[in-house]
Amino acid sequence: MHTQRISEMIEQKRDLFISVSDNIWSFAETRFEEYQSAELLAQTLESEGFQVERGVGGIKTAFIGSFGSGGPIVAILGEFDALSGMSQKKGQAVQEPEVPGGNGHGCGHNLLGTASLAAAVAVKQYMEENNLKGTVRYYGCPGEEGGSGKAFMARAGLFDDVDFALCWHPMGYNSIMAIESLANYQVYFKFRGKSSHAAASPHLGRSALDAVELMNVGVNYLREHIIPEARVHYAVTNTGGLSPNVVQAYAEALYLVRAPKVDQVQEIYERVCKIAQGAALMTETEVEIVFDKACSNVVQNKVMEQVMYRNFQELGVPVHDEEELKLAKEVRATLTEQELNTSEKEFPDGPDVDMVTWLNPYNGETSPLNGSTDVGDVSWIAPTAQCTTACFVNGSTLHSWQWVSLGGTSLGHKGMLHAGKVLASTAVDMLNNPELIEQAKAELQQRLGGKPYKCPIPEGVQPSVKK
Ligand SMILES: Nc1ccc(C(=O)N[C@@H](CCC(=O)O)C(=O)O)cc1
Repeated sequence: MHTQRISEMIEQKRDLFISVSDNIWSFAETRFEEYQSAELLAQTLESEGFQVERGVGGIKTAFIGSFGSGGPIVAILGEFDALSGMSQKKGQAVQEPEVPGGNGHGCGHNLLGTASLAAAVAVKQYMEENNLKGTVRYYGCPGEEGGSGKAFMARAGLFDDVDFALCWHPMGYNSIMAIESLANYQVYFKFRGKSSHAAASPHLGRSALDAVELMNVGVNYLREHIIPEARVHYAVTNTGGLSPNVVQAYAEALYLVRAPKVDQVQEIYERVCKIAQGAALMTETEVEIVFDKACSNVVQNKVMEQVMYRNFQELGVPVHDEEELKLAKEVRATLTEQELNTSEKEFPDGPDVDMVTWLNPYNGETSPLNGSTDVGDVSWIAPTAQCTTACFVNGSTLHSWQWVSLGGTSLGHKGMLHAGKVLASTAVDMLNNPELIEQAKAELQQRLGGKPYKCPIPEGVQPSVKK
């Protein structure tokens, strides 16, 4: 049975993978500045016999590790970026930053990137042992958080020859991620006016801050008149300074427009641009619109999800010892009532547990993800499947200090190693059954309805490191 052998391979190298993950946890580098994390993953791939190309797609921290030759080509996607301001000491049930103001792995990408590496290493070993034909590639994908690194990589054509792709995400539960996510555009609106003394000569000034405020008010009215699935958020990234007695000559807002389909995002974005121009007209300022990044919605693939589910069922779920469950209980006790209400149950009236002990049943139904992921762009080019494993306590949320804390402990490591096994087993199953690859590709074509992938990021826009 291939799942058994894959499990052994990953367990044999568990210390290596745990050390890689813990190092990335400590580096905690944010989008497009993940130099140490990317280098550690790249070097580990090289020491495991992969050929590594660094700086792919013109992005310094993007890389591809490759083993084998010819088709089929399987892409295993890894992420490794952290979140700013989320520093937290590991393994404790009290919120306390490790480095005040520092970064932290609030989305578990230290686990994500490392499990994908473990999967790639196991697939390689399995291919060697069984004389399997094909190529396994590890895609080192930087800047998922607010950066859409994979969309830039897709625009550079790096996924064009891939036959199928796999990814996963650490969570508080075990599941097949049968999701459709929201496509999005992230765009700066930069207003320029004229400074002046706010009391002596306000009539000579033109306020860029007024323009930002009026734009936001305008968009808040727009919200009533867009499809309910859409989301428009903004951050005021420059308020024009700290002095109320100076008419603010420069101010800017960063907008994130989301909707189920890229076309819908485009339509709402055009209306947001009109509002920005209206705000500039009202305030006699100039507006510059600077596209930051975008990503596509995920196209699910049931053929691959079924293969992944079968393999996940065979592998079972991560099982925790007493010490781990003690920590899980302490951390879960810090969740709010509302957070606890989002907990998973095995049965509708099942008991409340700190760590889940089951794999959620997969029935092919789609659940919307009220969020976005740049895995979406890959899923338009090659059939893609994803899973989650339980790395964190039941009911805990993404981007929380509890995730940072547990992402550096054996709870996180267990879920990570398990995800590596699921991804590697799924890849091997597909490689062993080329007809499944053909079926998965046919499903993708049918879902796209002949519409080819078009990267939503305009030519010329480069990844930005801004936090
Ligand atoms: N399996 C998941 C993958 C991504 C996310 C997530 O939170 N993504 C960010 C991405 C933001 C972006 O695309 O800029 C978001 O939705 O805000 C959540 C679950």
